[in-house]
Amino acid sequence: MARYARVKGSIALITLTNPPVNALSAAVRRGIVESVSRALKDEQVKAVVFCGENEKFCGGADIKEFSGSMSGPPLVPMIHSIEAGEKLMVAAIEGVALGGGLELALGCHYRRHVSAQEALQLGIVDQVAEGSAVQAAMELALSVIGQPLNPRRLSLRAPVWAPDVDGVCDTALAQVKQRSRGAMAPVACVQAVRAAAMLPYSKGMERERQLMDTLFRSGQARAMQYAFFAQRNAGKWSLPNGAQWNNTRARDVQRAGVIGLGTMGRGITVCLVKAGISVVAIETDAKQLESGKKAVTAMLQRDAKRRGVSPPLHLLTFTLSFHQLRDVDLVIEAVFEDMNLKKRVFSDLCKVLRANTLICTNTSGLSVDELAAVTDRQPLVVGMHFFAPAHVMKLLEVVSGSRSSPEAVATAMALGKRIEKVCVAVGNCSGFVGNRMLKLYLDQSVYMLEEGATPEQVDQALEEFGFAMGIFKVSDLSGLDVGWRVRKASGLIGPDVDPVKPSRWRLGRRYCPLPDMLCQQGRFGQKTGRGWYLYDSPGSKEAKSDPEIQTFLKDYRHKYGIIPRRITSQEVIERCAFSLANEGFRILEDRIAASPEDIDVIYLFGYGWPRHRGGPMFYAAQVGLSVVLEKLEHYHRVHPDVPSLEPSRLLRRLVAEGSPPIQQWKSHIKNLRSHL
Ligand SMILES: CC/C=C\CC(=O)SCCNC(=O)CCNC(=O)[C@H](O)C(C)(C)COP(=O)(O)OP(=O)(O)OC[C@H]1O[C@@H](n2cnc3c(N)ncnc32)[C@H](O)[C@@H]1OP(=O)(O)O
Repeated sequence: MARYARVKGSIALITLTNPPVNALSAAVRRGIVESVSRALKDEQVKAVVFCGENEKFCGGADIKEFSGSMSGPPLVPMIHSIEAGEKLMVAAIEGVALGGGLELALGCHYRRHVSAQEALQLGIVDQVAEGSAVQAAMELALSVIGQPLNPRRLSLRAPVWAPDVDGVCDTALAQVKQRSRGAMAPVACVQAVRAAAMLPYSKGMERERQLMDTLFRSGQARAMQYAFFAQRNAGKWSLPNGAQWNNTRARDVQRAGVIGLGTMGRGITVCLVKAGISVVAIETDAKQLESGKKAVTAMLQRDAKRRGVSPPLHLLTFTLSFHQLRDVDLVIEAVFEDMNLKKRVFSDLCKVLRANTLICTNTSGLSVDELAAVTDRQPLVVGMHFFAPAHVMKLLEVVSGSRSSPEAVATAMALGKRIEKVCVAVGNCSGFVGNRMLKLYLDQSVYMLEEGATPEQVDQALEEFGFAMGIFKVSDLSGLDVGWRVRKASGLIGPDVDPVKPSRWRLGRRYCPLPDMLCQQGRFGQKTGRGWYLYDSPGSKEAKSDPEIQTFLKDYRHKYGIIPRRITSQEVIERCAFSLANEGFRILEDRIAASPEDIDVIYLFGYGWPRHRGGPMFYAAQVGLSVVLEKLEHYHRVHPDVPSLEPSRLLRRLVAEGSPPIQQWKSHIKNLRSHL
């Protein structure tokens, strides 16, 4: 809706009213059209000022309406009629002016904004004002009433022709294609800018309309809209006992402890301190403490310099003594991923912490329940699975153990939000959601190497699909030794394994020893300069094909009598993406995740899944559940020794029930025990 009021005698004030961001819904557009018409007819009105309720100008088109058939006055003709209006139009911009909201502002003859110096420099706004934007806009309107409007109409301005515009657009096009592989929108944006710069206004608008139509009808648009709301819904967590985000109070966290100043502990410390939380950072060894202190200080100094503020170093205490933790509200343990070590730390913590201090563990997959069991406060223990580097990666899995209290979950979720993470509440199981699924994706990738593919082929298929990096490049980046240690700890690698011809069958299923064999050669990835790829030196980032790996794979296949075959990009995507989704369905059955949207958010923010593909669960829905089922059945027939390829019960059930839309999957999961 839009509210109409006449103020200061000659000004019509049109207020967009669609909280929380005054998005341009059909009702708002209708309200604007009616109000503008009223203002144009009213002889007393000399100027129109547009503003948004609650000091938010406009968040753009109402994305909720995109999934249905659009009704109400269309946006662009509405803006054209404002721009062509015979009365002065001024936009009072506060808070946000995005997408269609910015277009509305640009359709006005004058604009103001409360904070964007940059917009002023770009010529998008005419003046930046302190205080009330509406008041300032009205004063501006009164001061320019009577001046000619044509010079203010953007549609009458000649294109800004620059001799190298084609070259600039070509460069930009190449950059966006490289950066957002396979995504249509960034390419269309550059094409629209090219049209705006080179064509007369009406032709440029027509080109933009064509591009917009194509985007609007695309599956990528559906995926992005889905991802937008999935991200916002992830914070609205709920537990089976009825506790949820809006009925459970989080505790206030002013002081936190971080145990362990390795890569993860350093990143976590930086996140906390940047959010204004005092941190007591603990190490057991003086040398480690010193190097952790240096690293954290340098990270904070770099960040502060970039933002032009002073680094909040006064919030930090570095110490070897657990006793300094006695006053903290919450501790995040971030020691090495070793159950016995973590248990020891947890027991030690209980000796010094106040009885009501929360203990969080940063683990990528160890049992939160097992850790909680060694403490004197099981309800106050939760998992906080950060992703490396912790100060950069947006995702945080908050792991609710079987005894975790709603208050503890609420506190971890609120803390995650405060440090600007995208938080998803998950249940406790090995690998939680993200890494439990990742394991099967990794398995498929290495099986394909055994069968005839190369790391380059698999990575190329994944990168063409939209991943910023293929799985083998990511593995080299993370360090191959990490998984090796986990496999050793889980008993998959032991003294009974033949070092010359290691078995391809372990714990009752197919096993690929290739990653272990690489590690035995000291190939740990980027850090050693050699992994699935070759690097110029240890630590360098540019992955190059390694002829040694090709020979190694050839010899391996020969040794095991495997006849290599051609593996297509389609097979790579199907086996990787459908394995992920299949495990996602099992995770939903087990109620480790509350919804397919939560799983997709985890993959979007923690594992580089391309946003324009929505997430593995959305992708499965978009491909068609019956197609996914058929493909999994096929791959399972071909690989009966890979039980994870067997289609999950939930997938079968959903297909049998007519493949309902993804938003309805939750209601099809019944009578299953929840871990959340
Ligand atoms: C025909 C096409 C014509 C024109 C093109 C467009 O205009 S396309 C839309 C362009 N606009 C956007 O993409 C803006 C998207 N929104 C945002 O980036 C952020 O929401 C925003 C506005 C910067 C505010 O961020 P903040 O962190 O303050 O809040 P949050 O993101 O949690 O959003 C609050 C609630 O508002 C809902 N919401 C936001 N934007 C829209 C929108 N454009 N349409 C519909 N709903 C929107 C959001 O879902 C949140 O809802 P809640 O129920 O509270 O979870």
